Amino acid sequence: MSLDFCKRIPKVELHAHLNGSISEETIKKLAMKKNPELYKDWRMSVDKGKVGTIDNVFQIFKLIHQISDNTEAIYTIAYDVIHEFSADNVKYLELRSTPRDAPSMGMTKISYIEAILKAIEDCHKEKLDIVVKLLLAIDRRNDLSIAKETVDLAERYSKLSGGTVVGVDLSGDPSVGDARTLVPVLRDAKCRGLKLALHLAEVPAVDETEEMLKIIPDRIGHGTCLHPDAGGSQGLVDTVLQHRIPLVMTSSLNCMSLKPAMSHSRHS
Ligand SMILES: CNc1ncnc2c1ncn2[C@@H]1O[C@H](COP(=O)(O)O)[C@@H](O)[C@H]1O
Repeated sequence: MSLDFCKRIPKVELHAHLNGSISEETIKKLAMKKNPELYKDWRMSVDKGKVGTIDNVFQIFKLIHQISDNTEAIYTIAYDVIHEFSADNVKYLELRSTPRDAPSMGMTKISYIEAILKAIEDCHKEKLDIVVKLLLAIDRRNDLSIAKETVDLAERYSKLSGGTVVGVDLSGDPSVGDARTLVPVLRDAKCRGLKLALHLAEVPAVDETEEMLKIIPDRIGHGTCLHPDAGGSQGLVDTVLQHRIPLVMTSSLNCMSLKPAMSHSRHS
């Protein structure tokens, strides 16, 4: 299958973290405005990441978040990302992003979300041939009150945006925190009619994953370590099959995440 063929066929993109989908061009453009050293640091981290592990990925996000610490940058990123996916012939795109504030830059979680929604709306007005939806992400290191705030925002903006915001994502460095503490908030989100996309079993975490699967999420992010051969269990595989929960994965990252899978042993 040629790259050209892959580009030409119409596609759906269901696993696009906004700050994980930025092209080099956009990073360069934003870093040059803010601090050109950030671009060089990003370039070095990406080159290192090519031979690294999943841990490098989270180092890269820390750098990107320094560049995307203001509402204008968030708008630019969302606008560029949508155009780039559209140019790759993606017809349905689900963006997910963790609302952040940066008081010194005048950015609030609300202005963050509204910047993304404005970019989606502007692309729609340009008649770009792509449908874009948004999930608001909870970082697994967040406490219950932050997670609840995100769910409240998702519900509010689901209504205000006329259905552009479709649900809630749970993501973040899988070697940090315990997602089980967030179960009550995620269950509540589901009761409020929000869709749930949960990153699960990116590293072996049988007990945590068992508990999270009881929520019966609409989608699982990665799930690389569900299988017993990768540190999971047959029970986890059976539950996913029984409820027909789709796995939404990124092939290159999944290869990376299998490397530390054998060394991480949380919650076991
Ligand atoms: C490698 N697999 C992964 N596993 C878990 N979480 C991931 C991820 N890749 C990305 N993120 C989550 O997405 C954020 C960046 O985009 P936003 O700032 O939200 O737009 C990261 O900080 C992390 O929380």
